[in-house]
Formats: sequence, C-alpha cells, structure tokens
Amino acid sequence: MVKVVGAVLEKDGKIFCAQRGCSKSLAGLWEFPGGKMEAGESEEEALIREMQEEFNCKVIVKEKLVTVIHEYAFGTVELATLLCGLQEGEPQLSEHQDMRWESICNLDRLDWAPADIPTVELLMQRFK
Ligand SMILES: Nc1nc2c([nH]c(=O)n2[C@H]2C[C@H](O)[C@@H](COP(=O)(O)OP(=O)(O)OP(=O)(O)O)O2)c(=O)[nH]1
Repeated sequence: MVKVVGAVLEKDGKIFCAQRGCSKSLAGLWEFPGGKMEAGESEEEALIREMQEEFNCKVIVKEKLVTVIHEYAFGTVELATLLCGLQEGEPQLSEHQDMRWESICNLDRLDWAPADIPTVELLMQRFK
C-alpha cells in the first residue's frame, strides 16, 4: 500500500485543484496536489515538501480531513487529505497539466481521481 497526502488548499472559499499529467497514472484526472510520503515524514511534512517541489509555494496545514483507502488496478493507495492555506507565494504549474481554483459548490464538476471523491463530498457537505 502506498501512502499519499493531498492538499485541500483553500482561499476565499475556493479550492485549488490540479490535473494530473498525461504520462502519469490516472492521467487527466483532477486531484488534491501532493504525493507519496517518504520514510520518517509526517503527513504535514510530506505535504509541505510536495507543495514546495511541485508548485513552488509554501502552505500551512490547518487540519486533517480524511484518510481514504482506494484499490486501483495498479495498487492500493491510502490518501490522507489535509486542509491548508497559502503561507507564501502562489502555486505555479510545473508537472501538472492544468490547475484551477474552483468554488466548493462546483467541485463535483471536475473529473476527480476516485480516491478523492470522499473528500470532495465532505467539502461540499461541510461548506454548503
Ligand atoms: N498527489 C495525489 N495523488 C493521488 C490523489 N488521489 C489519488 O488517487 N492519487 C494517487 C495517484 C498516484 O497513484 C498516487 C501518488 O501520487 P503522486 O502524485 O506521488 O504520483 P507520482 O507523480 O509519483 O505518480 P506516478 O508517476 O507513480 O503515477 O496517489 C491525490 O489527490 N493527490
């Protein structure tokens, strides 16, 4: 099982969404940006590192949302999502195909990676 963290980055009622690149697994699907945890890292540390590496911005973690275990054809992913805010900089596109800030009420318009659906539903319930 691979442990992954995803950032639910919120600003002014909108959530930052990232579209996976075409050469990746789950290509073209939308996700909460982040990535695989490294040995010895906390979820918070992994998320701060991934956001710096992939989007060149600094986030602060506010609270843990959910952990979801999803079995894909290629393996099982344990995705932990963490609510965060921007501390420094604005996210810049590098590895992803696209990115956008989406209103919480419209989050379900995007084609999400299956493991992300419970977090999308939780957000839409909580902030409606
Ligand atoms: N970062 C991230 N990964 C997610 C999410 N939902 C989801 O199923 N995943 C999956 C996709 C990958 O199989 C795995 C880890 O993603 P990653 O972002 O480190 O992927 P990577 O670039 O190393 O991916 P890959 O080349 O191995 O496909 O978790 C999500 O919201 N954020």
